[in-house]
Amino acid sequence: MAAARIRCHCNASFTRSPLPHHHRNSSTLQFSPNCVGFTALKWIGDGSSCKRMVSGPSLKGGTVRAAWEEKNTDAIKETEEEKRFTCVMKFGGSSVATAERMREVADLVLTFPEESPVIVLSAMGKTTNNLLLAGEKAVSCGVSNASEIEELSIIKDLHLRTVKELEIDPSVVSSFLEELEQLLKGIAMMKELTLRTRDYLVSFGECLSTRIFAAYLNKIGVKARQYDAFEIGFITTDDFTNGDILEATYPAVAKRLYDDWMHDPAVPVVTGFLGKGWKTCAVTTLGRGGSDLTATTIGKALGLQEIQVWKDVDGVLTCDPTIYKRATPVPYLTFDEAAELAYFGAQVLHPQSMRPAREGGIPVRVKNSYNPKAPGTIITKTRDMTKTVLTSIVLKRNVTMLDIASTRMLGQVGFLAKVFSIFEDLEISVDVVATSEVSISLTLDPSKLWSRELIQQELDHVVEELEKIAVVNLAKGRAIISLIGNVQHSSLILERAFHVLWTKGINVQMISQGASKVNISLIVNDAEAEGCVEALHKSFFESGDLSELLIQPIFGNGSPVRAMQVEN
Ligand SMILES: Nc1ncnc2c1ncn2[C@@H]1O[C@H](COP(=O)(O)OP(=O)(O)O)[C@@H](O)[C@H]1O
Ligand SMILES: N[C@@H](CC(=O)OP(=O)(O)O)C(=O)O
Repeated sequence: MAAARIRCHCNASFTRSPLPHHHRNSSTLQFSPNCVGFTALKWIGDGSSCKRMVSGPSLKGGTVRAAWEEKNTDAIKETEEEKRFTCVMKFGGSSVATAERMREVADLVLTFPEESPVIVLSAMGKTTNNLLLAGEKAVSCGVSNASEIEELSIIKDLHLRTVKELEIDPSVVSSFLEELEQLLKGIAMMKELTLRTRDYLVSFGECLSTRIFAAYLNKIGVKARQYDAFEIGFITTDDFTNGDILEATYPAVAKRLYDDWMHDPAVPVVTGFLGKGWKTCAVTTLGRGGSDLTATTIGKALGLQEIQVWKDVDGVLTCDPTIYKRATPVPYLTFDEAAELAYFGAQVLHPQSMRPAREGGIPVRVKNSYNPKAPGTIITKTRDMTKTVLTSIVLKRNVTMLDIASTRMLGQVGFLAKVFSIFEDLEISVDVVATSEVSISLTLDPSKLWSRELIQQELDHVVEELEKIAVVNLAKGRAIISLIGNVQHSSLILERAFHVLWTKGINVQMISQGASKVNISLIVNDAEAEGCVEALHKSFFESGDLSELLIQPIFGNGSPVRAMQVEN
């Protein structure tokens, strides 16, 4: 039994000892809190039958009895043949920013010999931003100046220096860099940068990073094969800059990766962020930070045991560390919490990336490539939320708020429908909504396109349309503070939050608890928002364990009592 490697669905599994440290013996396993089970990585046994250990029934005190899953050896061979890959490992731009970082990432991949990973990479460092800036400059700089665009030089220098330092053949990148320069000249000639061209332009970032990394793996003796996602079945809608993955992607990607492996096994190195429009057949992108979504899509397509996203932080934190540096890692999250957190502005995860993982029931682990020993965050379908009050505080800045009051009297039928159809027609998404009988307050998503703000023209148009049916008040410069946690304890969360904000003299302009069971959103002035996050963080995460304030049933007379009073 000692030979069986076990992947527990909790952070302790990252100790890669044959039996994780919290296992008491081979048949009864002591789990850390929140662990949701385990699966042995390998089948053991020979002859006609094989078995592997999986979670059995829960016992008292965080103990789970191990059960054996048994199969006929031939059946195992077939499934193992198909399941060549165990996990997907996605490395973001910060993880592969330089040659040195690429080396470290390769070492990191090699430290998990029991894994058979699919690698997904983002563009190196700030390459995507530089490509976008270069494209914008090309529009107005004139053809003869296109080669001199500063960001083009930065991109060329970075990639040529990287291949040199990794001692791989420069031809891996040179033809791409020439093509990039030609493209910028073309944009300069046309004096326009359409969304379609923009996507093609930024695709160079991931096409370059993956070619370099695959070449480096081959150089150090790890057989690897580079893939452009748009060539292996990543089919998206034709919404350039914001493509949605279509269902056809899953079987296509699985077939291509398995078929290639069967013919000639090699570690796949896939471009993150990119796809192919189903009608146009042109390169599309999945929205900023879209490589996370590439990784979870591959995880679901191949039915992998785990999806790992490697970042430059110790997992998902209690708030954005660039806003407040005393943020600490959140060890466990559910897909719902992670999705809400990402949607409401935590840059650490792509807003859509949890969907494939949730659908495939595949745990997502967020790890730090600069600090691999840190346990990181594990995101699963469910977790024990009984003691969870608040998990993380998220800030979305630069938000526009609209107060819309019907010009008709009470009870006008179809008012809300009319308001929302205007937003639908103008393709503007709404974040937070609060309604009364005759009025509605809402915030507009500031990141409609490429993280740029909604432009004034669009806002004027929205107001013009709404004023046909309502009195409209538009307020810019607002921020959404989202309190991600257990909404079942909303009274405790709100009591705390409002006490903190009241002490700071801040009035909340709108509040929404909404249908989500994990998010309460507060709208405040943008200028005050960072101070609010800091004060809320201090109160929720740095002044004792809030779960002690939860209403606890007292056994004896059976009546629930408050364990402690909330301090003022
Ligand atoms: N709640 C949060 N937890 C962790 N990081 C966060 C959070 N909110 C925002 N961030 C930011 O997200 C960054 C990591 O995401 P990202 O830049 O997309 O990484 P990568 O490019 O490596 O994929 C962090 O450096 C941090 O500044
Ligand atoms: N390179 C793309 C896609 C991506 O996912 O990047 P990162 O993993 O570095 O956030 C971007 O910058 O948006």
